[in-house]
Amino acid sequence: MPTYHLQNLTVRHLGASRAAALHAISLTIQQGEQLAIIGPSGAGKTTLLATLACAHQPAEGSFQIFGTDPWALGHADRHRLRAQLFLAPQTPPLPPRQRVVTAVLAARLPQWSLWRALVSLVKPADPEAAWQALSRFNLGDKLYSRVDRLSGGERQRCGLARLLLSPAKALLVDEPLSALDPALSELTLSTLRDEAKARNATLICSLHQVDLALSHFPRIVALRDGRIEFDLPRGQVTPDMIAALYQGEQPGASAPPPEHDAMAVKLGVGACL
Ligand SMILES: Nc1ncnc2c1ncn2[C@@H]1O[C@H](COP(=O)(O)OP(=O)(O)OP(=O)(O)O)[C@@H](O)[C@H]1O
Repeated sequence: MPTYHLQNLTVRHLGASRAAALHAISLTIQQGEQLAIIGPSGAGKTTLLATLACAHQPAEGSFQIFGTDPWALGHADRHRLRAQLFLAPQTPPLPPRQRVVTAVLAARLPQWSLWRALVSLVKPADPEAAWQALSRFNLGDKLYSRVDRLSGGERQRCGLARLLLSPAKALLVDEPLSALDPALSELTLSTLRDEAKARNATLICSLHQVDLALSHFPRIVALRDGRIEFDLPRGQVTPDMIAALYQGEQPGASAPPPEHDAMAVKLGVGACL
């Protein structure tokens, strides 16, 4: 049974316009598959991941997770289904004054009794597990740091360490590399892929770095203007397809950071503003 089966799915955001952010999306994703979602800014990548995490109710079309329509379930059953899905947003919502160890262990809250969860707020229940998860993202030394003292990239990896501790069967990761340098980007994608493979979880990851999407993921789903432009094995994706996808945009690449002088000029311009 596939993890996801979507047919002609249309999703609208709440708001005055109610314009569709996703139009007639059809996708079947098997358990254990690893795929990247690419596309220009505003294409609908975040909306698709949030829909797959049951955060948006589709307006039209058919939607099944593990063979079940989540929106036909009652609230409690849908909540149980959501516990099998883990959405790692681009900016993880971590309580600012919390210590990293507590924030990471929060991934286990759905499995814990209320009493155990409360005790863990005072005395973390399994700091070793949190440390191991953080270490896989090169962040073990921040175990007892406060979340609001982390850099953007460290916060992002802290959110991903949470994912390692969740028991989810579908891992939905939104632009995990936006605050990371090239070496950490490689480490992060390899860690996510190894983890998904080890537990046969489905991994769906949105990326602006097209080169990393192609080098790490066997299947590429390209979105533009809320529609699927192509859905292909990476070997069939051509440079012309990528150029057409990002026509009028600058495709993301894991380019090295600018030279020191160029950076100084940019900082200078920023300071004037
Ligand atoms: N909360 C919201 N309310 C109304 N419209 C929204 C909302 N969030 C996103 N949109 C719109 O939905 C469309 C898809 O946005 P989405 O964030 O899914 O794109 P994206 O591909 O993830 O973009 P980016 O790469 O810039 O993160 C855009 O037109 C956006 O303006």
